[in-house]
Amino acid sequence: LAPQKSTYDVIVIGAGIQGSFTAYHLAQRHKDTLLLEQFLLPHSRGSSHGQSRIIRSAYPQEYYSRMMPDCFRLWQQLEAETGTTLYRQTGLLVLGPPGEPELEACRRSLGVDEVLDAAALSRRFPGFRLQAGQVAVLDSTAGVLFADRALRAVQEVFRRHGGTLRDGEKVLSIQPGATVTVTTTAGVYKAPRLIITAGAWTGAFVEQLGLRLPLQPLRIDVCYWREKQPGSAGLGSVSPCFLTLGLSQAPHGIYGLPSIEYPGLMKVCHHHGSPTDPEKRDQIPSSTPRPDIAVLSSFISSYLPGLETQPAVMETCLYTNTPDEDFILDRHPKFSNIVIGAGFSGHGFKLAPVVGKLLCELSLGEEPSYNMAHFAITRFPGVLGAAQ
Ligand SMILES: Cc1cc2nc3c(=O)[nH]c(=O)nc-3n(C[C@H](O)[C@H](O)[C@H](O)COP(=O)(O)OP(=O)(O)OC[C@H]3O[C@@H](n4cnc5c(N)ncnc54)[C@H](O)[C@@H]3O)c2cc1C
Ligand SMILES: O=C(O)[C@@H]1CCCC=N1
Repeated sequence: LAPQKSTYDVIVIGAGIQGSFTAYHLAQRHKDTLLLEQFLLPHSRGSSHGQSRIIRSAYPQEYYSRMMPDCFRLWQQLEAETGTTLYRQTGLLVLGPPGEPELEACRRSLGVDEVLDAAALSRRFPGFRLQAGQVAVLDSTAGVLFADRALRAVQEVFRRHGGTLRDGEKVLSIQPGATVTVTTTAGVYKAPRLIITAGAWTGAFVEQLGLRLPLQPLRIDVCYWREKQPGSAGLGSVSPCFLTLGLSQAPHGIYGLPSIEYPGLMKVCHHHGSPTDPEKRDQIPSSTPRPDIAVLSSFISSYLPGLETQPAVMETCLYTNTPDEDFILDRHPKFSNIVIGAGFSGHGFKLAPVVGKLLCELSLGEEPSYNMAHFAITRFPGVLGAAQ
């Protein structure tokens, strides 16, 4: 037997959508890349599983909306490379009170938008109701990404470009240095560059590198609601995605996608959850109150009267939130050959092609394609509190 290869140009830890896109860009640039994943793939223990995610250009923060043309282009490129459909255009409605600062910023982020009042909205999209005085801003280029399929596709192209993906292999420790040594449950690997994209595990994981990142894993209820009249919210009818901004009954926001993955069931979720440890995600007593479900039921009876008000299916996912809900995309403050991508705060999937490109550029010591000020580790005080 040939001895197992142990030296690479770059090692990436975590094969969710962010680590997989990072590895894809590195392999396309002819870097000999090892992508390590603790679980056997595919798995549903992290943040990238499930069949659907929203992609939209409407963003309150212009530093994300500016990335969206590049994201759409790179998603299309991946579709072409794999001959797979990964995106379905459905449009997206941003619902809220007119004048609400984030809603107005979303309007500005769209070159061309359309604003519908309550009457115009229910004429155009009969499933939706607004409260008096509220509006809906239409982002017509938005839609749904087929998430599981996308993750498979990006990993397939990574491998096709010569990348090595080793799943079922958990990283146990990292030894920093000019050459970084990574010890897993199955081997020891070395590379001059390391990228950590370990999702909800990142906070605890980087403590061994003297970093205290303010990352909070949240357990998210992914809820599907039955259409009272089958077919009314599916792709066959005119049914867009939506998200809310500035509603007093749901300050964190609520979002929804048309019935795609399960016929007759529309996905409507609270953009919030309860703090958790990713290793204990499912260990919740059955008596635990579910405030998210109450918020969603009340929203559905007012805004989506064509849906039943108790969820028909519930699944689980994880967010990893930063205090400002902006990502962390940066080099380790002490070990510049270690790059960290984390804190995607429940909105990172659509942006993964650009996140991967930026992490690749940071790792190779290149000038990043976008302004990185909002993603710097040092925006949080005391991160090196436990520095070695
Ligand atoms: C319910 C829900 C809905 C969402 N909706 C949207 C949406 O509509 N639009 C959007 O853009 N975004 C959305 N998001 C956010 C998006 O899905 C996440 O931002 C994204 O999936 C994060 O990817 P990740 O690669 O950082 O994390 P993960 O997918 O969790 O990947 C991290 C990987 O690292 C691995 N790992 C951890 N530790 C180790 C170790 N020691 N050794 C080896 N491997 C390790 C983990 O097993 C995991 O596979 C949503 C998220 C959720 C949960
Ligand atoms: O990122 C997205 O588009 C979704 C919907 C709004 C809340 C979070 N995720």
